[in-house]
Amino acid sequence: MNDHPLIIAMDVPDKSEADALLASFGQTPLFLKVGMELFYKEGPALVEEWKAEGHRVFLDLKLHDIPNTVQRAAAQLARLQVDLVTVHAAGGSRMMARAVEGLEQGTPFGKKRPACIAVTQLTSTSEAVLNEELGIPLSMNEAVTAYADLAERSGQDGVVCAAGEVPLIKSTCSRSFLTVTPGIRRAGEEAGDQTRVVTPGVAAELGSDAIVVGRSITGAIDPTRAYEQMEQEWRMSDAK
Ligand SMILES: O=c1ccn([C@@H]2O[C@H](COP(=O)(O)O)[C@@H](O)[C@H]2O)c(=O)[nH]1
Repeated sequence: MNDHPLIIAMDVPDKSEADALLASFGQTPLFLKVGMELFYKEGPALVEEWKAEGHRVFLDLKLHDIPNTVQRAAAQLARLQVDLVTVHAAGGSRMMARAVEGLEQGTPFGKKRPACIAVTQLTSTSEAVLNEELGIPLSMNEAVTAYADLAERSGQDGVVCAAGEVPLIKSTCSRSFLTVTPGIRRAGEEAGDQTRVVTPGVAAELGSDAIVVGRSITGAIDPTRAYEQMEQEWRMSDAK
């Protein structure tokens, strides 16, 4: 993840839409995020196909269950040879540690295990929801930093957070601890269901290791142009 990728969230209903979108980007290997919508429809075959074509795959299933179940599920994901997977930090330290154990068990001999990153607080969650609905009586910065610290102590390779929280996490956790940031929008664009959003340029200035962009690209009239523009903004402001 040293190359600071822009990861495209392929939030489309099926393989035919995903393939059409991919075809518009040309032949370059990309970093593609497969989330629940596409995975529940197409299953492992699509992931294997994209890996065989040379794409990197972020399989974003946000595991959150008892430690034994998460460990066994993580082993299955590692068998797919994906690059990045997610768990919810709210599952606790034992669950997160067992996720990494499962990934190690499932990784084929001689291959690199998928990186495991923990969702701190969803970028759709506001501080009001954190306090009033989730019952966490902390500021968003405090909650996200506490989860990131727990995730690092539980053997995670990094976290999912909003870009605004990256400087705090980098000062609390080790510098190499990954920060992967969704909640990315172009200037003036609707945030939709996201509440903690920034532009690609601001995410770069704040030190994000990778940005995740979905609807700004997949919902654009010209997805290729949207991808290229956002990638350029992300690279140009790259202060790392
Ligand atoms: O906290 C989180 C964790 C994951 N996501 C995922 O990222 C993309 C963002 O999509 P946009 O269309 O760019 O809003 C989506 O697949 C989410 O599942 C997140 O947004 N926040």
